[in-house]
Amino acid sequence: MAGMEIETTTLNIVEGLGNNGGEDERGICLTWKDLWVTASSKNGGRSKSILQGLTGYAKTGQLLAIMGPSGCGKSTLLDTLAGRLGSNTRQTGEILVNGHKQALAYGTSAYVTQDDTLYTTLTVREAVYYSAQLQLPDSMSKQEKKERAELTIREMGLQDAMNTRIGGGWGSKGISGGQKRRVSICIEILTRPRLLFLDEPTSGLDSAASYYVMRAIARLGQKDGIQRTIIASIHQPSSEVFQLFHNLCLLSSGRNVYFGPASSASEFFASNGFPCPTLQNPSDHYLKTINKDFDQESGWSMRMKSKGHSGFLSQCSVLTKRSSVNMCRDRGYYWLRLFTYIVQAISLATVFYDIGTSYESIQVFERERLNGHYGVTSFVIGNTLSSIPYLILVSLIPGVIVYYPSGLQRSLPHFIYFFCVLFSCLMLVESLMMIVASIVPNFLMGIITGAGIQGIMILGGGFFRLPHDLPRIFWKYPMYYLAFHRYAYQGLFKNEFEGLSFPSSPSKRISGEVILRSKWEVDMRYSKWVDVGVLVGMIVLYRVLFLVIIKGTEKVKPIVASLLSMPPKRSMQDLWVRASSGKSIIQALTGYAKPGQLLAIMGPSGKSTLLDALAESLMMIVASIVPNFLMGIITGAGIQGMMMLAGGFFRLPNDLPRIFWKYPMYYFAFHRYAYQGLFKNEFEGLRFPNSSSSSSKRMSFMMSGEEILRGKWEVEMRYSKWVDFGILVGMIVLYRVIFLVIIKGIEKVKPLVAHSFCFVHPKRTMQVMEKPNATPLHVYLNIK
Ligand SMILES: Nc1ncnc2c1ncn2[C@@H]1O[C@H](COP(=O)(O)OP(=O)(O)OP(=O)(O)O)[C@@H](O)[C@H]1O
Repeated sequence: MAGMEIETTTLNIVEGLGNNGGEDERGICLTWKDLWVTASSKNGGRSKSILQGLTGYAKTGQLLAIMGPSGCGKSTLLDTLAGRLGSNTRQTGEILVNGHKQALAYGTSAYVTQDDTLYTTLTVREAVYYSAQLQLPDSMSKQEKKERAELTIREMGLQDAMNTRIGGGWGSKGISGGQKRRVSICIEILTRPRLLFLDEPTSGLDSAASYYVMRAIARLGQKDGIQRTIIASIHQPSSEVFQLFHNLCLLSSGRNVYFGPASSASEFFASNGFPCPTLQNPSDHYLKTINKDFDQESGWSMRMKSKGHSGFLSQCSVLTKRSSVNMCRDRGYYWLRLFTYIVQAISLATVFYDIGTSYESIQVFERERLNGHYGVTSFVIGNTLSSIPYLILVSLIPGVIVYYPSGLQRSLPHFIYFFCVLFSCLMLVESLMMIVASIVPNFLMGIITGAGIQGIMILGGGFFRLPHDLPRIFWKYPMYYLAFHRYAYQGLFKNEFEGLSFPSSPSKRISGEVILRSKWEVDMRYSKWVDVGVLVGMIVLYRVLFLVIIKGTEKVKPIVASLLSMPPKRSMQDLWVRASSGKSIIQALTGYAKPGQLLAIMGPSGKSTLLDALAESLMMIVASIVPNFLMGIITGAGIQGMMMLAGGFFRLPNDLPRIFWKYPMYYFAFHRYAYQGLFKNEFEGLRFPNSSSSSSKRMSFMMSGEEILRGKWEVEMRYSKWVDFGILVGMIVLYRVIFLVIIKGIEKVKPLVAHSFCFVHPKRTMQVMEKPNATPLHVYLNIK
């Protein structure tokens, strides 16, 4: 039925709301008139009208449902009425609260978003109770707040789940989706708001759960002598849910198709020649009638998918192309990495001046693979080929930046070797992360596991402890041989030292090879090209391992499931639930960021060490600025990397270049205070033999720990280790205050930016008129 026309129709569907706009002492009546919302396009092109001349009302104690096909503007209407429009949009028209132009006072309205940003580790009771403590005024006693929390939980029918953890985090099931929606609603209605906005409260729920959630919402309209006005956008309600609506606002392409009592919609459609067939869900009929998205298709007859697959080679080619497009367009995939590597390369090049890794693709892959779209082998080949150009770029540009200024061997063959090692290492890190991603259940765990494995490999690579000093069990055998870092270090050392000689005393010179063998314990039995060869072999091995794991998991899963006589897990993609990560904590915080609640994050971090707390505070600041989780981690790691370089450990404080690195970075980097505090803690009060003296004189050449700290490590000894500790604590406070200021700043600046945006009102393409001196709603429709 899509694509039909509804003739120009006059709707006179308004119940008289009186001149005061329906003022009600006990509740809120919201009316809106000729509401237009336009969004500016990013590249300065024409702005797009999302809502076009909407007029309507929401009455006290009633439930208004906003319905319409996907993308018709339901959420935008809800956001407009709630005053939450994004900064690139502009609205015109009138919104009246009880007949007056006024802003909604704090606590009068609440907005339940589509996402349930809840702390998964808390029980339902805890989540609601903590929120009650945060939101309810101090004039209420703790007991009253607790009672309010419990009452609200009961109101939403959650009494049986009160002591169940919300769950849904790392492998814990917790309460159902419908119950989560109700917990989110509970949290928002604790303050007893008289106006409640709900954006698709039933999204993702089955019809029974949708009914119970909507029934609980509808009952809130008149409960405990409070009259609430409820406005909810909803996708596809069942007939039972539809019967709960008092009024219906039916939108199509941002325009009102119908506004009025839900019970009269059927008559309206029938009178326009589209009667609802008996036994059909009315909302299905309305949506089908007004949906224009599928006009092009000949009467819903979509062509069936062909049963055969595309061939292996075309799969590889398509996957390579698609992966390349994705990598190119996703700012966080390689471009941000390239940027941070460039920053780090510049940092390394300046600090050491002249001193002589994809996860999302795996998630998409898991879904498509389980749907049988293509083979694992083609995915691995496609991914490998498409990543090569980007990794070349990511290793080449930062490579050049760091290589030449730091005064390494300047010949081109040496640089090419340096680049080969860098490229292989990036490829290996990416391959390792793919293996990790195929095993661990979510993104955050993946990053932590991947970083942990790499940390162990770095320690076992023979750089931090020389190969002969590594403990034999585990670290030497097998880690030293498994860690790709070993081959990278040794190859690079050979590249740099081989063929050169260095002065060992005024009269003697010593060859680079001897230094490598005796000082760095480098394996000199094979050439540096063998090291690169091993790295390349490892890349192939890692990718094959990934392939085997995915294929193995596919085979083993059903066997294990049948052995355990359980139905097989639905899919790996189910495991890829949104990580209950630092970032989502920030979202939860900003999700219901009210002034009192924001202060809550100032409390103790719950982490055991001071440095964790500092790193966490830093990540909170980063998370409040950058737009997504991956970018957050990369940016945070980049900033920390720079701080570590400037902390006086990798280069001694007096050797740091004065501009930027010494002033101000050395003073800003919390790592400096951590290093120095720990050094003082270890060395102060002890005496050490001076190793340069002969054994007979050793006693007379004892050095104090303080002397070593001052002379060798250039540690600032004018104040105690406790001052270092105090500075670290002060920095935690400072970081958290900065986070607070940023969040508050963003809240304040956003609406200002939105209002001062200069828009041109788009040409009105539709005839929207108001009858003079008539009741508030007369909508003339002309939908083509
Ligand atoms: N800030 C914005 N800038 C640009 N376009 C926007 C903006 N907000 C919404 N839109 C566009 O306006 C249209 C309506 O979006 P909206 O989210 O309101 O639809 P919806 O009916 O809620 O859709 P769904 O049911 O699929 O969630 C969409 O085409 C969307 O892309």
